[in-house]
Amino acid sequence: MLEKIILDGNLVANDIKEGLKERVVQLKSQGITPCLATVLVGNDPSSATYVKMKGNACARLGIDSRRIHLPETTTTEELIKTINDLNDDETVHGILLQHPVPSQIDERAAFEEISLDKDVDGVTSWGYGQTALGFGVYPSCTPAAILKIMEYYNIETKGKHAVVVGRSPILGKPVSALLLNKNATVTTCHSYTENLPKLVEQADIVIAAVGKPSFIKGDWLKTGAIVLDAGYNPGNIGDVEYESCFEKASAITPVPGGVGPVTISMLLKHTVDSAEKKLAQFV
Ligand SMILES: Nc1nc2c(c(=O)[nH]1)N[C@@H](CN(C=O)c1ccc(C(=O)N[C@@H](CCC(=O)O)C(=O)O)cc1)CN2
Repeated sequence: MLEKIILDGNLVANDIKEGLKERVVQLKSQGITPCLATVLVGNDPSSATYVKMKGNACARLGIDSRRIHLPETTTTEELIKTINDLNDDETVHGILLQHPVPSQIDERAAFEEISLDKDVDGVTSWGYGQTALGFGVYPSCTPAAILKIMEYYNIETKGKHAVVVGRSPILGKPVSALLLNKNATVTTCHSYTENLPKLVEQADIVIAAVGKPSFIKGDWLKTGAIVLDAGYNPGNIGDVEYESCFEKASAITPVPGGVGPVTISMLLKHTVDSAEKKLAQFV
């Protein structure tokens, strides 16, 4: 029988957080407490949960978090003003604007206002461009999490065919770029892609980033494929049909307990990285 590995995101997330503890202590001993500002706009319950999870994760590591909750009726201008205030605040090292925002807001315009040095969530076009070119800035956290899981489990990317299903600005596009930089051959699929199952069937590595529950089926997969599910649909349902994909895959992330927890750990890591860069400016 084919050996199966369940790629345990909690294990990877804890490993990252363990590595951050001493760095936070060191920063604090030098007078800097890393601080993440989270901006939540409106009343989406899932977004509120994710922001709360991020704040709690910060607290457990001794990282400060400043939680800003703006009303559902917030305008683009008001949101941009909030972001600019956080850009100017010397005590804030990272800014996270929770996606999605209410429809009257130009989300892209708001993301673009985040200073590059505080873009720990990798949402600006500068951050994306630098990630794509392989420079050392903060990639978006879910793409970074996917790469981190592969690194933790020694999954080879060089020369492998990775099929990314989805092309969103903070997930499908940057994860495609990161995999390309790791010498994978990358096919990025989207809603106009023809014969998606046939493309997925060619993949050594499948990245599910489509935002549709249980969308990718086991009978699309090549036997032994590695599957990373970045879906976070209501009810904690991933983008892959877990049971049928588990049967065909050699390694797979579950939902919950896969990519999600690592996403949050990468956000903490980027915030600590940013605080350390800030400290380095003074010494
Ligand atoms: N600005 C951003 N917005 C959004 C991002 C992002 O990276 N930046 N990602 C997603 C949602 N997300 C973080 O914001 C996120 C979703 C799910 C999880 C997670 O750990 N889920 C758990 C289960 C959660 C539960 O028990 O309720 C899991 O998979 O085990 C983390 C982060 C959209 N917006």
